[in-house]
Amino acid sequence: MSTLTISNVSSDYQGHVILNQLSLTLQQGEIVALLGPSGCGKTTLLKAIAGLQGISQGCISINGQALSGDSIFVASEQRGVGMIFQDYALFPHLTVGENILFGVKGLDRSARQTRLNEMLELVKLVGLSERYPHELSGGQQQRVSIARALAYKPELMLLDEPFSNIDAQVRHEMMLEIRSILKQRNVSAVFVTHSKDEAFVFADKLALFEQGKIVQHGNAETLYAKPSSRYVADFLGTTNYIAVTIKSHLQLESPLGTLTSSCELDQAVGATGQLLLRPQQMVLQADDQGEAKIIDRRFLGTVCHYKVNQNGVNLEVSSPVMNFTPGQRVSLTVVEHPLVVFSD
Ligand SMILES: Nc1ncnc2c1ncn2[C@@H]1O[C@H](COP(=O)(O)OP(=O)(O)OP(=O)(O)O)[C@@H](O)[C@H]1O
Repeated sequence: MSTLTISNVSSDYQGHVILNQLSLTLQQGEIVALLGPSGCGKTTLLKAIAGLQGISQGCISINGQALSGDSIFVASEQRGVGMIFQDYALFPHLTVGENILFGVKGLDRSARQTRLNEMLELVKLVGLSERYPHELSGGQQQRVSIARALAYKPELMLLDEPFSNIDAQVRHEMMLEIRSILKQRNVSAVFVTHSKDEAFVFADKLALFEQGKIVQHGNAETLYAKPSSRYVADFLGTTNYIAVTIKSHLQLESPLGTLTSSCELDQAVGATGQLLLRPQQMVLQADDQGEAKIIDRRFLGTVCHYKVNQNGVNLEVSSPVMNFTPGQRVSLTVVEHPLVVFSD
């Protein structure tokens, strides 16, 4: 059974539609990232799941129990949902231990202590339970907020941009750490972010939002390699598009010559469209007779990004070769892969 089922959910603020007939399911132990630009409705959906925002249509259930829907509204604290916010939202006047046990009810003194010890160990804060939040680093405070959210054993964890205030140096490590805690306890999670890089690291699946709707949902590889639209392709990384005409079920004609796909193309022979090429799907080689010319160069550490022109088409190409210079002639070849074409 899926942990979370969102069916056909709509929500609005004063008649202004924010979530528009949106559906999503989450399996037990799965982490999904709600990804999308600012204002597309990610936080609104998270609040609707948490019971902090009403819905005007559809149904939200956890483990088969309807929580928001037709004449049903289960209060936030009865949903079995843990939340971790961007700003940690710790109580400054309570110690680490008191913060962690804040939502834990119905346990006797010794069971509370056992739960606290278990949580401190899990988030690697043993020995710090008497400290106050202001005596901890940002990363440690975030771990307290995770321990607090996990302490009452939620069915589902909701995380709203929890890493945006964490230093870039420790962010990656922190994401892996929290991910492993969730996985260790088989807790399902919904994670809101506008960063594809965070979504790639933290989540099992991505749900990409566009104006209150999920436009594509699946694992990161599928969304990256087989985006359903240019919007999805652009959101997940640098893109180039070139005008093409389909020649056969595996070949197309382009300003870069005839290109062959390693998978059948969706379009009919004779159709026109835009071919998606990622920067790393092309290879550059020094060639005085080459048809392509280097226009610009950006050093990115392990690779260089070049702006290249061939037959009037500008392309962004990534290369491990660092020493091409603007004005230099090169040959450009497209690495064989399943070509993605968006119909005109
Ligand atoms: N309390 C509110 N009253 C009215 N409109 C609101 C309210 N909260 C959010 N909105 C509007 O709802 C839309 C979606 O907001 P939401 O916070 O869900 O977006 P988001 O995708 O999480 O954005 P961000 O990444 O910037 O947090 C926005 O247009 C926002 O202005």
